[in-house]
Order: sequence, then C-alpha cells, then structure tokens
Amino acid sequence: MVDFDELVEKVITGEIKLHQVERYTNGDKRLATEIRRRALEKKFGVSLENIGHYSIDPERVIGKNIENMIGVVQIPMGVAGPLKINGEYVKGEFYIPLATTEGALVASVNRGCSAITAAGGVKTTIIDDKMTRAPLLKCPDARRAREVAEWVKANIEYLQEKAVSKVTRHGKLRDVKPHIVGNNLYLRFEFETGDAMGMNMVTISSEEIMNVIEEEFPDVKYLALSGNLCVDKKPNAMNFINGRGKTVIAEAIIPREIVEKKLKTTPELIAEVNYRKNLVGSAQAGSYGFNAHFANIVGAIFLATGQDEAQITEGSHGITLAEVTPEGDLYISVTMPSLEIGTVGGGTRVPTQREALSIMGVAGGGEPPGTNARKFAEIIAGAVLAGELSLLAAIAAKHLAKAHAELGR
Ligand SMILES: CC(C)(COP(=O)([O-])OP(=O)([O-])OC[C@H]1O[C@@H](n2cnc3c(N)ncnc32)[C@H](O)[C@@H]1OP(=O)([O-])[O-])[C@@H](O)C(=O)NCCC(=O)NCCSC(=O)C[C@@](C)(O)CC(=O)[O-]
Ligand SMILES: NC(=O)C1=CN([C@@H]2O[C@H](COP(=O)(O)OP(=O)(O)OC[C@H]3O[C@@H](n4cnc5c(N)ncnc54)[C@H](OP(=O)(O)O)[C@@H]3O)[C@@H](O)[C@H]2O)C=CC1
Repeated sequence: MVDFDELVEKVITGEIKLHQVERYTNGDKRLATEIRRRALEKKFGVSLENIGHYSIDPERVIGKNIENMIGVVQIPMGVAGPLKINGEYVKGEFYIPLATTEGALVASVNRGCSAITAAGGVKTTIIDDKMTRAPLLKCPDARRAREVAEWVKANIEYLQEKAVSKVTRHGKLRDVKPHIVGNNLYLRFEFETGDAMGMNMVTISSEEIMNVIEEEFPDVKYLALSGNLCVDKKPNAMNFINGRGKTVIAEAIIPREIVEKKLKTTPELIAEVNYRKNLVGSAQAGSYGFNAHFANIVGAIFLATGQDEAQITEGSHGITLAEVTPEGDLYISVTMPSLEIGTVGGGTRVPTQREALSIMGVAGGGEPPGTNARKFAEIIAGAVLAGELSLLAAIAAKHLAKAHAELGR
C-alpha cells in the first residue's frame, strides 16, 4: 500500500530523489508523476493544476520519451490549408497542424496556402536523404588518420554487415565523409534511416562501427561518439552545404492577379524585399537563414508532430528565392538543406503528436520504408513556402505590424 502524502514529504526533503519515486509506487508511473508534481506544489507553494491535466499515459512515455515526469505543457494547435502539393511522394491537398502561441502565424501560413493552392499548387523535390553521425578518433598522426579513413571508405559494406545490421533493420550505412584535423579523424557517417529521423539508430550503429575500427587499428583511440561534425542541434555551415536529414526544395509560380488580390502587393515588391532582406540582409548578419521565418513553420510543425525540437535549429537553415517571371508572375522557392524529421520513433509515438501526423496521412512507417518521412518532408517544405510567401507579402505591403497588432496582442 502506497502512502501518497508520506512519499510527497520524502520527495520534498530529498530523502527520495525525483527519479526514484517509481521504486516506491510499485512501478506505477502515473502515481509517481502525481507525487512529483504534488511535491513541487507543496515545496514552492504553487498550483500546477493545468500541468496536471493530460490524456497522455505516463506508462507509455516515461522511460522512452521523458524522465521525472510531472505532467504536460499544452500549446494551442491550429491548422492551415488546404495546400495543394505536387510532390514526388505526395500529391493532393493537405492540412498542416501548427502548434504555436504566436498570433498571426497560422493565419499567415493559411494565407500562403490559399494563394499557392489557387495558383495550382507547390512543386516539391527531395534532393537528398541521409542522417549523419561523426565519431572522433585520436590517431598517432595525420598520416595514420588518412590510412584509417581510406580503410573505412573501402569497407562500407563490411561495416554495414559486421556492425550496423547487428543493431537495426532499417538503418543502412551508405557512405562516409572523413575530415582530418591534425591527429584527429572525424568520420562523418551517412545512413539511410527509413521513416525514422534516425539519431538513436545512427548513434547506436556508430558505436558498433567504432568497436570494429578499434579492433582493426589498436593504435587509434576512439574518443567521442559525436565529434561535432555530425552536426546535430547547432547552427553550422556543414549541414547547410552538405545537407542532413532531408534536403528538400519547394517551388511555386503565383500569377500576378493572385499576388495582387490575395497578398495585397506585387511580384516586383516581393522579389525586391526578398533580395534586400533575405539575401543581402542575411549576408550582412552572417546568418544561415537566408529566409524570413523558416523557424516559425518548422518549429510549429515539429512541436505538433513530435519531432526533436532542438533540430529546429538546422531546420531553420535555408534560402528563399523570389523572382518576377518573364510573364510578370512571381516565382518563389524555399531550399531547405537540413530537415531532420521522422514519422516513426521518438516523439512521434506520443498519441497527440501521432494524431497530428495522421491529419497529413503520414503517421507511422511507409511502404516501402522511408516514403512516409519523405512525404512529410515535402508537406513541411510546402508549408514553409506558404509562410515565406505570406510574410514577405505582408512586409512588402507594410502589413506586418498591423497584422500582429490585430492578431497577436
Ligand atoms: C495576417 C494576414 C494573413 C492577414 O492578411 P490579409 O491579406 O489582410 O487577410 P484577408 O482577410 O484578406 O485574407 C486573406 C487570406 O489570409 C488568410 N487569413 C486571414 N486572416 C486569417 C485568420 N484570422 N485565420 C486564418 N486565416 C486567415 C486566409 O487564407 C485568407 O484567404 P481565404 O482563405 O479566406 O481565401 C497577413 O497580414 C499576414 O500574413 N501577415 C504576416 C504575419 C506573419 O507571417 N507572421 C509570422 C510571424 S513574423 C516573425 O515571427 C518573424 C519575423 C518577422 O520577425 C522575421 C523577420 O525578421 O522577417
Ligand atoms: N542518441 C542520440 O545521440 C540522439 C537521440 N535523439 C533522439 O532520438 C530519437 C529518434 O531516434 P530514431 O533513431 O529516429 O528513433 P528510434 O530510436 O525510436 O528508432 C526507430 C525505431 O523504429 C523502428 N522502425 C519501425 N519501422 C520503421 C521504419 N519504417 N523506418 C525506420 N525505422 C522503423 C526501428 O527499428 P530498426 O532499428 O530495427 O530498423 C527503430 O527501432 C528522438 O527521441 C530524438 O530526440 C536525438 C539526438 C541525438
């Protein structure tokens, strides 16, 4: 029999640590969640009533998605669409779930979707698809580092068989890009990861590969599983140039009448604002975001669908282009080099997030594996294009401040 109040007191005094509560609830994770929250309420004299309202089952997420759980945070979720997409993996009209507290954001993406769909839709193209991990090896000197790198390059299939296939069915080692700095060897491994974003998969696989390399080269020291050239969760030129996750491009041509009627401006002004703001302004700022607000749309979709929120960093990298066509219409595109997303694994298992994925028809694994994640990447790129189009138009028409005064305060 568990004495709730006694356990709460023991958590408050520190006699029982936050992560040890399950040991005293016979493994009941929901009860442990309540005890931790109650302990915080009492300790700080606050009410955590709203954090305590949820439908997510702690039994399903503790130990897979969260530790020391005390409840949930709720973020309002809206939907933008329909957005017509003519992709390589998706065709049709889609509604995009967006979790945000920034008033005017969903309206903006919705307006972009409306303009693009009226114009015939967005064309999306997947340029590359890989997940990377770059372990660090300390070698006696640069020549030895080069020898090891050459051996690894020549033994990709062997490493797949000897190491990777032992720990994953969907993970496939496809290439390695070595970088040598002094006596340091960084092996930037590239993997196919099916419908998973893939970071656990490639991390576990890379450790197996390191074991094989250490056996093969006893004079080389495996120092760190991530040598920071992966690059995960940090702004960087590596992913911007070489890609990570999905590298995807979305393009549309918006007829002049639609730009004028729905977006209240002209193709010329959008192109000029884009050039002077997103290209010149970003260059002067030393930014990797040659765009207006990829992060807004990527962030809102990531939160809605259970993606790793720290990877919004690389998802915000990329370039928006806008040109006036010879016919006087607007060509607009977004190039997203590093969209790290999945439809299985990680936070996509959480029921609310899975439901959000299901709105777009991309929850779970695809047939063949990998196709669902690619569909999802195309939908995200289309939504990002919609957001860029609408915000650029609002800035060109000098409507930005007014929109946020009306919808954001
Ligand atoms: C707010 C709008 C859309 C008004 O735009 P509008 O053209 O005045 O609105 P409208 O009433 O004429 O309607 C046009 C379309 O907008 C949509 N729409 C219109 N209102 C709503 C609404 N309430 N809810 C849902 N959808 C709405 C809707 O799609 C509608 O078409 P329909 O579907 O009816 O044919 C426009 O002014 C706009 O997009 N402004 C830009 C806002 C924005 O993008 N904010 C993002 C955040 S900015 C930021 O965080 C980043 C920043 C700016 O700092 C980055 C940087 O440095 O650049
Ligand atoms: N470990 C780390 O260093 C880091 C971890 N993360 C976290 O990693 C998690 C994501 O890792 P990730 O590897 O994507 O997810 P998971 O660790 O959940 O791995 C995906 C699982 O789904 C299985 N699977 C079933 N169907 C498919 C399919 N169609 N395609 C692909 N896999 C399938 C895989 O099996 P099988 O492997 O047998 O194919 C695997 O067990 C997130 O929670 C993220 O926050 C983030 C950054 C760094």
